[in-house]
Amino acid sequence: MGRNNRNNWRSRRGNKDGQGSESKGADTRGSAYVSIPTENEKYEKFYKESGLIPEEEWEEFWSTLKRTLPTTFRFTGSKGNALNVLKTLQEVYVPHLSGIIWEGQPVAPPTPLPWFPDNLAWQMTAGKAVIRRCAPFKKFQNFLVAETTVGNISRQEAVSMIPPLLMDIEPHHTVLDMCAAPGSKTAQLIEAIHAGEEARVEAAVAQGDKVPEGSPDSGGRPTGLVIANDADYRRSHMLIHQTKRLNSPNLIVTNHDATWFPSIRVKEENGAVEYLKFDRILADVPCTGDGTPRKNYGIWRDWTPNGAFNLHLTQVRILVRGLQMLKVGGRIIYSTCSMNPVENEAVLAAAIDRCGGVEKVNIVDVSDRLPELKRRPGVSEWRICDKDGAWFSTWEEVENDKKSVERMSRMTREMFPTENKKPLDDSTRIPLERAIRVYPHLQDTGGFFITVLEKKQEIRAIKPETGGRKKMAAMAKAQAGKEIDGDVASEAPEAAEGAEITPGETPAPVTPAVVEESVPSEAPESPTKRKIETVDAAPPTPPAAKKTRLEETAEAEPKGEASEPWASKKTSEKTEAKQEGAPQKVGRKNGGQPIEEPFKYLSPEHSVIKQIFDFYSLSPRFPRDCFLVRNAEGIPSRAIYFTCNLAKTILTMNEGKNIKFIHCGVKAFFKQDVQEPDVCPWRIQNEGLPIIEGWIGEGRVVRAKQKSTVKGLLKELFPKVNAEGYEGDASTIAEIEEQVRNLSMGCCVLKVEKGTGEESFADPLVLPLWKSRHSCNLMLPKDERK
Ligand SMILES: C[S@@+](CC[C@H](N)C(=O)[O-])C[C@H]1O[C@@H](n2cnc3c(N)ncnc32)[C@H](O)[C@@H]1O
Repeated sequence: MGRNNRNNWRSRRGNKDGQGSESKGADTRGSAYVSIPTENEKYEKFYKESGLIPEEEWEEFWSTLKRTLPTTFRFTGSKGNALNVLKTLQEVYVPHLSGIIWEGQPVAPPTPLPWFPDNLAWQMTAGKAVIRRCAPFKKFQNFLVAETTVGNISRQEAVSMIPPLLMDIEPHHTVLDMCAAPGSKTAQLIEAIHAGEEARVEAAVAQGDKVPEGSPDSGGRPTGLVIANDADYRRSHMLIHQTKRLNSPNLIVTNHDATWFPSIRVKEENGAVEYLKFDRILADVPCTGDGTPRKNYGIWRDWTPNGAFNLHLTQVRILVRGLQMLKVGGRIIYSTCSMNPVENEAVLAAAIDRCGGVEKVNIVDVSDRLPELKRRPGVSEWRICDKDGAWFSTWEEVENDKKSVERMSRMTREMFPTENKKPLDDSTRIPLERAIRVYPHLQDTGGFFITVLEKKQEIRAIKPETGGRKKMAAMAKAQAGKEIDGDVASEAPEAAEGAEITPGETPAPVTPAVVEESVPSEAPESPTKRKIETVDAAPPTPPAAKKTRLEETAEAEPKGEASEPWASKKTSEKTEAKQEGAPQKVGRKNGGQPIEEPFKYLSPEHSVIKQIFDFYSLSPRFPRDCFLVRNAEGIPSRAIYFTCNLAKTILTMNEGKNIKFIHCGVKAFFKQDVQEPDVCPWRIQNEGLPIIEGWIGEGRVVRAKQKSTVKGLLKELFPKVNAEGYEGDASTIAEIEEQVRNLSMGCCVLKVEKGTGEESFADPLVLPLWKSRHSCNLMLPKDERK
């Protein structure tokens, strides 16, 4: 999960002994694992004996795990341009790639994933050798690379696409992605926020400059926001990189441990603070990844049953913290790429129980959604296996076991099933069967687990945890004592119960004995100073405890060659160091981690904003107050970024509150060296162009119809426009030469109309152009030029 979305279209290792997939033609992927044997006795025994996979399906399940995953990719559904690229795939490439025989075997063309709406996601089973050496496939791969670079396509594992599809995100929603890096699902969340935007903006622009009466004018832009978070600093920068292609002003990236995700102020009136509650939350938590050996080969080498024990508690805490921050009526999606109930159903049951049961939070029945997706229901009954292969059905069995001391330091009571003892009509029963289990052999994917939870009522109190690893160790010690000295033993477990939050222990971040979810009237300044009773705000972060938890996570991560070091020990420690730190100071290093430049909004009256609005005749309907710069002085020296209004509220109200915002805003304007002092130096940045272009006055617009004009501008970097008697270049940009000649120097926008016929583009095109004294040129980065 999530390790698959590099812009890397090289296929994986393979030979030709792979089995067929659902698509027509032979599967030329082959077995993937050349250097790591696809064997792990414990893993095999665990899933064979777990009862999760019906006996008659075992062979298929097991052989599927040993085959390379198909390559899967998704079109950016919110972009009209991407839909045209999809059309090209369907109408040009698929016919071209059909019926190909390679070394005597038919090769399957790309096929749509049957369960993904509107044919927007596809899979390809052609192996590496075919893609490298078979010309039509090689050409297709180049097409995929180019379209991925410009944000029309994202490579993403099929099962990883499921959670966002079940979130029903609307453009006005506030959405939190708690464990977001490297960001494949975040990209889907952002796309959902921007769904339908192009049409809405077009309609708003057509209304003209007069600000419509009534509700606040958003100019058709979405009013919602995605906050994408990751605990690992390095990975959160991968997240920024991954989401940048979408150019969304409705995105904030933060860098926090999600179990302690800080509360975010959004309103402050008469001293009362209101904190942000989310409509939708994605908790795609760190997990053992034991559903991913088809791409994370290290699973074969490293998997042990202990991995799940190490992660369970972190997973519960992340989910509980998410539930706290959710609006009543809001939904949270819990997902893992593990098939182990300890990381899945046991986490759901524990979190729901801690929040007050199904009256407060329940699992939503989504059995009618994505009807083509083959799935299995969540389980209410499971056993737990320890590292020696011994199975336990209940906690009591662990307590009574000869080796219980060792076992109790790993397992906790809440890892065991509870709901299987309740009758089906018991109103307190948690319907775990509503969860979705995806097994690799069902549709040639990775293994995955997804659950949609809805918050029914405010959660007034969070139950204390029944067990943390440290606590279990204490109980185990006590148990050991019992064997030697009954008196000591009878006391010790009680002491452990009472030791819910003690220095050095790993406190449940949302685990004060009683936690009011109502918003405190006076929010404390810093998370480190907050009283724990005042939660919904971020609770304090005892350094020792925090380190332990993240280390647990790190230990449990697979360390195979294909795995990525999320929550690696070193980085997590650095992350903590910064989190614990004093208010941010520019240019310093804190714990080895660079400190982010602050986000400073420019006053709508700032001379630079005035200059920009005047020069481009920007519509009064375009917000003047949502431009920011990234320096402490708030001086527009190089780049000016645009954000949505809610992002502005959040960034300004939480400044200096120890919330680690590390990214927000789309680069809208960039300062250019100019030939004459009275030329406006602020050129429109390509990233910001789609947001601004509709609102630019005609005085800075150049209009064209012909493909040849764009080709000319791409071919010749600085075609002449003003040299008297110079004719050589006239033909290159003949269509626009006069318009450009009449423009004053500086940036303008080239709008190419769509049309029919050879000489036109099927879609309109908008590009930034710079008019110099004697020439003009397209201001496009290399990738986009291609
Ligand atoms: C399974 S990956 C997420 C994949 C991502 N949702 C995607 O689709 O690309 C889990 C992520 O959780 C992060 N993580 C681990 N422990 C965390 C914690 N306590 N809080 C927040 N993030 C955490 C890891 O750094 C990792 O990037």
